[in-house]
Amino acid sequence: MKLGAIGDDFTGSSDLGLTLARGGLKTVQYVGVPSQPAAADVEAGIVALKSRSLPADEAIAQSLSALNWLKEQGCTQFLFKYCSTFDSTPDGNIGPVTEALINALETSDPVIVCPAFPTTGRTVYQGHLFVMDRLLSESGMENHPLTPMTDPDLRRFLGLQTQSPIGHLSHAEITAGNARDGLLREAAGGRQIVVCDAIADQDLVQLGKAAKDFALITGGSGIALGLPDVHGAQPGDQDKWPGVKGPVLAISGSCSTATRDQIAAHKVTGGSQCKVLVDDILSGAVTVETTLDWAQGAASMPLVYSSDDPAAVKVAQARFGREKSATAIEGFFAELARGAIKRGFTRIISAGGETSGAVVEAVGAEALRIGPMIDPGVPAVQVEGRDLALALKSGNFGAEDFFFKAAAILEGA
Ligand SMILES: Nc1ncnc2c1ncn2[C@@H]1O[C@H](COP(=O)(O)OP(=O)(O)O)[C@@H](O)[C@H]1O
Ligand SMILES: O=C(O)[C@@H](O)C(=O)COP(=O)(O)O
Repeated sequence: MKLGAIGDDFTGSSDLGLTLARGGLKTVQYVGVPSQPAAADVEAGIVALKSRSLPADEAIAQSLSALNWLKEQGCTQFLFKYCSTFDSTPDGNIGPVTEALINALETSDPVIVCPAFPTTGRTVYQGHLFVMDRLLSESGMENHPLTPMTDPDLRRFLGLQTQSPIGHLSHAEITAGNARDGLLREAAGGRQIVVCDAIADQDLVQLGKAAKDFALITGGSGIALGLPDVHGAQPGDQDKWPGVKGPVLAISGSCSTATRDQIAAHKVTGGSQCKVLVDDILSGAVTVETTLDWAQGAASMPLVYSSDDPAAVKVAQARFGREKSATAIEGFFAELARGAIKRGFTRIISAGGETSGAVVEAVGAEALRIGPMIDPGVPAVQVEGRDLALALKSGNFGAEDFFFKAAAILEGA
């Protein structure tokens, strides 16, 4: 294995898997730290964790354990993948995990911090993160149920999470061909962790080249665009995707704007829907079994969702607590996915990073094979060795027709 990646969530890790696989690296996404060595032909391994919203010390412990396993597989370069909207809080976990990885690798190389993913509208300019034409803090991410993002200045926000000073590499330096020199200058000046501008794919490719022999890179999936080339791979055909036939169930715990639009579109195009409320889950008024009965009898593709607008989410959180609401919903969806598989569902579409993490852990997947792209950042994946296909969608990704399109691609269309 050449490249070892640590993903802080499952959707983000499959997003990264798509970028690496399309770049020609034989890539496998592992669910948690594997207990076995990787197969000999794997060139890029992604250890997907559900560490984004854990207390920082737990996120660090899991990330270091992933790092150790990847080192044992012979990796020479490591990538810490987080969200293109930099989902984190003033306490972490991007800063603390990055610092822990630097210490464990005993590296003094510059470390890129770059969440840019221009294909999906995430760009970094003058150290600030934009989503399309909005600053991060005005993009809807300021209302995220777990990691509300209210500061678009990555240097300032990351500075709250780290002990070390934060550097900056400007877009002007990248386009002038000075990315590597600029990174080395920042590190030599005591700013080893460097927020990098990037507004187009080409900038990300330049950053990948500039960091070709640096031990650690961090970023969104976009930062991996240049890495297959650095590691000697050629973009090529991915393995053929046969798809998995059989019943499909869609689940959504994502309250992001894009997901809520997709839910509306699913309804307009004839999808069957069942909304579950936090109160009903906690009181037992809604159960996994009755929901699955409904799904099996649904006239069209069934979608079970808790997704709601920011005002309704605030009401639920004020009543039950942020953590308790999230845990109740994630637990419900985890059981729903497990129960669905027992009842013969073979395709599961899950919207939301935390939600998908709960679903993937519940279905007992150990490794995921990366299939074709459904929408930018979202591949179809197949659970290794099983007739089970999944689509793990980041809340913010996907076109309006995502749910029906995903169902078709999962079955090989
Ligand atoms: N109606 C709701 N009220 C409160 N919290 C909710 C509600 N619906 C979902 N959540 C929680 O919000 C979080 C959404 O995060 P996530 O699944 O990562 O979606 P996204 O990818 O859009 O960020 C999850 O923890 C989920 O359980
Ligand atoms: O980089 C991204 O935006 C995604 O890969 C990702 O990490 C998404 O996270 P969720 O929105 O929590 O799914």
